[in-house]
Amino acid sequence: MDEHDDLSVPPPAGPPPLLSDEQLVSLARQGWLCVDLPEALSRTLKVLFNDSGKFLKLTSQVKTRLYPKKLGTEFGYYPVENEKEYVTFRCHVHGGPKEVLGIDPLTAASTGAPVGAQLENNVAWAWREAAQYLFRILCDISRASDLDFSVWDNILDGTLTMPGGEEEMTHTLMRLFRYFPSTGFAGQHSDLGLLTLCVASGQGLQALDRVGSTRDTPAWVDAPVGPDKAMVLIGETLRALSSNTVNTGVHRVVGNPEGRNSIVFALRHSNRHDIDFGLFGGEGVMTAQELWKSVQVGKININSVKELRDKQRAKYDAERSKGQVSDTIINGQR
Ligand SMILES: O=C(O)CCC(=O)C(=O)O
Ligand SMILES: [Fe+2]
Repeated sequence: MDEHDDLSVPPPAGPPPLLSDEQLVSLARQGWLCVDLPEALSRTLKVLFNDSGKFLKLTSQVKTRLYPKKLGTEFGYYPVENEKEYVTFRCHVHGGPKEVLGIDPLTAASTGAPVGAQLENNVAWAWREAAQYLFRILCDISRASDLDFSVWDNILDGTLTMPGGEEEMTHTLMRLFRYFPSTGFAGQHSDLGLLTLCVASGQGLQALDRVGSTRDTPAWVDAPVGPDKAMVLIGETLRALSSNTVNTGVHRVVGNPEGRNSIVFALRHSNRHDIDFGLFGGEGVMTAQELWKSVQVGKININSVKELRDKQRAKYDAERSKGQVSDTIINGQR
């Protein structure tokens, strides 16, 4: 075999590296990373902030009629009195991707299409671009761990574009938030999925600095603001897949006197295939549903109304006093 044979070996398929080694180490250790977004994604998010602002200014009746609430907090328009309101997209509602996808967000704004269709078109665009961005980070992580990119194939099946309807839906979601001035907040938690991308119009999101915190004094780092910047957070599922070699990004939202809008894209594992931990250097196989249940154990849904959060907290407190739940897991979302 001569040298040329080596060069003829095709490079592994998959996207080119995105993060530097230093960024990757920081993401794995802290569980979060502040990033500058690519221009195309940032342009789409800018239009989506505008759409989201317009949508959220509609009356509650109209918002509920366009996107009725289902599955607790996991689908449609959900107001939390005195705190925030948000709409969660997990699939197309007003016409499938064939009818609305394919118009770039700036063009969509000039079509005069109904609010729902325009909003959904742009959510679908942002979904695809945000998913590609997070996929590149997952590929960086697998590259750094000497794993093949194909480990993500089944886990991401059906998650990288917004599904056409409820029958194709996975747990992956895009959420458009409005936090009310001063009183809008989210309690300390870590997210459930693989990776979350958080982009905001104003300050409020903070991540726990695991390096700078002491046991008694947590140190918080402010997430960047604007459509060209984001905070990427590691969720419980990625931590589980990594056999705890990466940390989750613990975060919270604190009140901002002006209020704030945010766009959150949570990339979560597909529900279409079993999860083989062996592919990730771990052991065992779980059904997608078993994995989903296991990452939720002991979690409080920080986005539900206060009464439900209090009820969940009381239930866990009671279980903990009976020794049924460990202290460490009572600290999170959903
Ligand atoms: O609004 C944000 O920036 C983050 C919200 C959040 O942490 C969540 O919904 O899980
Ligand atoms: Fe979160």
